[in-house]
Formats: sequence, C-alpha cells, structure tokens
Amino acid sequence: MDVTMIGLENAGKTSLLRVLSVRICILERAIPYQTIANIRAHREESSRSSKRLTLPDDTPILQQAAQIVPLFPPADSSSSIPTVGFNMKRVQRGHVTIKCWDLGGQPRFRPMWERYCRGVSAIVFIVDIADVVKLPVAKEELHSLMSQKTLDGIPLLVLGNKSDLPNKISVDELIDSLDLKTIAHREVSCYGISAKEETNLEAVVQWLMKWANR
Ligand SMILES: Nc1nc2c(ncn2[C@@H]2O[C@H](COP(=O)(O)OP(=O)(O)OP(=O)(O)O)[C@@H](O)[C@H]2O)c(=O)[nH]1
Ligand SMILES: [Mg+2]
Repeated sequence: MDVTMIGLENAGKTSLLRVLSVRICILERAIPYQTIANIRAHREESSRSSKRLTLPDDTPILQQAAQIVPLFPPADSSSSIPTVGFNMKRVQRGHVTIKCWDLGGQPRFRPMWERYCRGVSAIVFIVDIADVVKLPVAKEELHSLMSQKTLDGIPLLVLGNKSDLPNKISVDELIDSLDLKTIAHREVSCYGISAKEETNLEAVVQWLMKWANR
C-alpha cells in the first residue's frame, strides 16, 4: 500500500512519519528488554565509528528502543529540518506494508504533489491547526490538488496537527476553514492529532489499515 503525506511547510509531516513508523514497528516487533544492553554497547561503538544501527526499514533501532525504555531519547525528537524533495519510509504491520511518501511542503515542492499522489491508496493532508494565517493557502492547495482528475476516488485523510498548542482551532473549525464538505469523488475523514505528544495516532493507524485491507 502506498500513502502520500502532503501539506504546507512546517505542518509536521516528517515528525508524524517519524512517530508513526516507530509506533507501527513497535506494535509488531518490540525490541526485547535484554537487547537494550546490546544497543547501549553498539551505540558506544557506533559513536566511535560514526555508523548507525538500523532495522531493515531504516528506522534507527535506538529511536525504537527509546520508545520502550527512555534511555536514549532521539536527538532530533523535538525539531525537524524542512524536507527537501521527499522522504520515503516503509512500515509494516502484520501482512500489510505501508510505503509512506513524505513530500516537502514549501511552495517550490508543491507542483510535484500531484505526481506523487497518482495511484496511491490514500492521501494524508496535514495542517498546522495553530497557524490560522496559513489556513487559506492550505485550503487553496488542497482544493487545487483534489480537483485533479488523476486523483479522483483516492481517499483523503486530513489531519489537524499540533493539537497540543493552546491557540489551536477545533476539528469542526478546521473542516469549515478548509471547506472539506465540498470535496467530492472520494471519502474524506478529518482528525485532530499531535505528533509531538503522540495524541490520537492509533486512529490514524486504523484509518490507514482500513484502506490497506481493501
Ligand atoms: N507543538 C508541536 N510541534 C510540532 C508537532 N509536530 C511537529 N511539530 C514541530 O513543527 C516543526 C515542523 O515539523 P516538520 O515535521 O519538519 O514539518 P514538515 O511538514 O515536514 O515541514 P516541511 O518538510 O518543510 O514540509 C518542527 O519544529 C516540529 O518539531 C506537534 O504535534 N506539536
Ligand atoms: Mg518535512
């Protein structure tokens, strides 16, 4: 199953992909506690040799371990650099493999969104719900993309991210601001989440699984 994540710059796409992949991988193959000592030993060795220990899907093993026993908080867990072009990460749950494309949100990367959304099983559009100034642009970009005939029928999940911030708008306000009720030819869902505090992420995983199993 291929999923494309889009949205304006700074919305939190890369942050979400990072926590989502850790969450999905952990549910499937948690690292046994006894391996923590091995990881620590490897980390010391890695820091000397500047190599990183990774699982087959390239998710750093230290990052996964940090979610089980917070011995090694990932250095970049609270900040992220803007994506240039795209990232791709494969995550697996049971027999389902999800290939997630995370596209850069800056204006110069938006023309490539349509190409990367063609033929995917689902599109995830992420919005910073604490940045109301950017909402009109987010709406314009979303509607412009959804009007492309090549993307007809592809289910859309709109995620209002950064629900941990005090000045956020509600999901109902997001639905109105983005005029989601006028988007046709597909199923549209909208949730509020926080990639930072990992709020409501299981709903996102369940939504993805629903479409992966069709
Ligand atoms: N408070 C808060 N900050 C968040 C959340 N998710 C992401 N951020 C922060 O928002 C900033 C941008 O996050 P990114 O994941 O890089 O955003 P992006 O959508 O990938 O941005 P581009 O790659 O430029 O398109 C970073 O400083 C993150 O730490 C969240 O749920 N809450
Ligand atoms: Mg990014």
